[in-house]
Amino acid sequence: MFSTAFLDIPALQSAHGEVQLPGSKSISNRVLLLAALSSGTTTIHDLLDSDDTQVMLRALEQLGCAVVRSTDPAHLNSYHITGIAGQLAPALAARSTALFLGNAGTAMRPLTAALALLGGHFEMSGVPRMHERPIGDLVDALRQLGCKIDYLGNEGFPPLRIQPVAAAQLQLNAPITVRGDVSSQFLTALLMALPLVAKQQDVVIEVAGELISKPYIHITLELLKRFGIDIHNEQWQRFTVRAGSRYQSPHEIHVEADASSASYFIALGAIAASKGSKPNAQGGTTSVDRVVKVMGVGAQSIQGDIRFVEAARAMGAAITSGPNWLEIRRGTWPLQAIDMDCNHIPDAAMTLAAMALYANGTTTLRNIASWRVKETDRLAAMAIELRKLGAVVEEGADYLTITPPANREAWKPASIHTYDDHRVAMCFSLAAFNPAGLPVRIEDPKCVAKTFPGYFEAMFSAVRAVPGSVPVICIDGPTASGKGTVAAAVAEHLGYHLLDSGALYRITGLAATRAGIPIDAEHASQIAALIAQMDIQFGADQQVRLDGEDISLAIRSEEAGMNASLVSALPAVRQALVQAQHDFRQLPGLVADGRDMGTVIFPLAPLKVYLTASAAKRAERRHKQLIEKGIPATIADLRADLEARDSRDMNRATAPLHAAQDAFLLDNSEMGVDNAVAQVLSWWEKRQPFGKAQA
Ligand SMILES: Nc1ncnc2c1ncn2[C@@H]1O[C@H](COP(=O)(O)OP(=O)(O)OP(=O)(O)O)[C@@H](O)[C@H]1O
Ligand SMILES: Nc1ccn([C@H]2C[C@H](O)[C@@H](COP(=O)(O)O)O2)c(=O)n1
Repeated sequence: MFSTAFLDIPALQSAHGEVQLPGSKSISNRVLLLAALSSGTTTIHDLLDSDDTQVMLRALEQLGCAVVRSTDPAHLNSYHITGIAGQLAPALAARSTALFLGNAGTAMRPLTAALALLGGHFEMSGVPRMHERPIGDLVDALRQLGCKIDYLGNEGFPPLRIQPVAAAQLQLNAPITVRGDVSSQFLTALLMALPLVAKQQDVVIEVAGELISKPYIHITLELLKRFGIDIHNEQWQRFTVRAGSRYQSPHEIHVEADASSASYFIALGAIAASKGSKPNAQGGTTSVDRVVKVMGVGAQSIQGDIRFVEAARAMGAAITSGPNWLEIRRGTWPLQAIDMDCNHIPDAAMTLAAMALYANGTTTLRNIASWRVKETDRLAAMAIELRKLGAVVEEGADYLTITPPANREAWKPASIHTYDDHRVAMCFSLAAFNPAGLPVRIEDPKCVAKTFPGYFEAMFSAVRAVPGSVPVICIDGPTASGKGTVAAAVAEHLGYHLLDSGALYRITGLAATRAGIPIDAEHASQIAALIAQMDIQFGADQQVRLDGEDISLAIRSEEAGMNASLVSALPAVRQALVQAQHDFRQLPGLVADGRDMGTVIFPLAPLKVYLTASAAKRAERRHKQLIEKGIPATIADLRADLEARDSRDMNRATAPLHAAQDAFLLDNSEMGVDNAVAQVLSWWEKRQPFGKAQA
């Protein structure tokens, strides 16, 4: 997951590949609660691993459920939940329990109903935004039954206090009325909780107003059925929970992949996928069909948002599907503008707003008032952020019209504020396909953790950037100048990949020495041939493996540095390592440190820095570094070694160390690491178009 302050997505061109989606949030949290209320153990496979499911899991543990995560590396998203059989343990019922539910509406609403009927003392709270999300209609419905629920802050909103009521005092004879036109989660909450008290008699719920988001109720009813509870549905207006209802664990259940998450990849396929070509054996090219394949959910899904497929088709996407997969190709292009009632796909409809940026006219999305009470006011948020990109947007009380930027020049480079809303972040990543070739900045990218922590990684695995658009920051300089330290910090700040090119020469030197090959010009081709056979793996924290062996320490000795310097003077070796270095240039970007990053390997890099420090300072720093690792050394010896290394690296015939003409010089002799990093980041930021566009 990208936990950086922002993520810059370079201009993207095409998409092609297979994406495994995470489990559905709606199904995950419903199944968790139903398993918790059942007796016995339910094994849940493919549970979504996200913020919202984590808060639910924590809450269930607090309620006395046993929660065990599978330790099988192939099934880490399988959980064994042992339920409470519809009853709180007496000790728990007697004390007050505080539950923190983050911003998870799918936890707050159903738990409120279940806890109000289970008979304990609870305080339920969440993040500030959760305390702005209405819950009054659910509380009103529960109070009709006689439940004791108080508001601890604003009337109609969490936080809440729940107190126990004796079962005999619950008024179950008259139908309970709940509003259905604000959020279907209130009805879902009642449907999931009322079987707790529908023991001797039927309990009836009547819906006041037109029920929105019926597909979510469909999911609830389907899952209740899997847990042994059959509810009579009369025209989506009256629901009867039958007497004698009892939660029965299905023992094993699989969570479908998230249909709302699929919408971003369906859009990706519709916007980006196209015919491509690849070289053939005859020396010509063969045309290839570029498709995006989404695994884990198919057109027969029980999730309402699967109907996004119809909406995307209406806009021009070419989609085929199987039992648990969807395949998307670009169909009509530009996309077709639509005028659509989106009441049935409230979450996925946000993706249509992003697709509208690529349509041939004005798209109108209607009946989306529910957007206003989600993680943020999504109607306002989408309008503001779409305008930043150059779209013309009209924001109504319950609709949005979007007219794409008039032409290539009308697109603007935008820094997208994401309002701690995962869907805003994921939708706007699609703007990176803009015809102007502009990058898009997504602020606070970790907000996707709510439903899809690996979203950007999944996206980057399926897309191709506009050639040359994946940015590279080159940091070259003499030994021990701080290149590696600064490069790693800059990469971490930006969420970029890191290339320690010196390590490649160090590994080559070590491999040659171990193979008994002398490091000299005569044996250059033998060493170059060795490179082709080396299996190198870079891990976290500078870990390096050669043919499976951890050589992280072995390549950091001064001797290994000297051998690296010797081997790097051989042109055949340098040539043999070029492709390996180019391969590091991957989305979303790269920070590369070495001697010839800016001069030879990435000569067109948008930022080059030549980092240096006096020989005395460098020897001092290297000395400290070695002593800390327990490696004995003297400053005088180290200084002599590094000056010898500098001299060889600067004076060799091929790719000698020198500053690229267009490099910024940074002498950090009298500068701490933080200031050096800040300076590089400031140069980088000045190269970005975002601030200028919004100033
Ligand atoms: N500005 C600085 N102030 C103080 N110490 C620093 C500074 N920059 C780097 N260092 C320290 O100097 C040592 C050498 O830095 P680093 O390993 O990053 O250099 P390098 O240029 O990558 O070296 P090499 O070329 O040998 O790989 C490290 O211990 C690092 O923490
Ligand atoms: N791009 C590069 C990187 C490194 N080398 C050589 C020269 C160095 O002395 C040696 C070890 O590098 P270090 O790990 O100390 O950065 O590798 C090079 O020629 N070109």
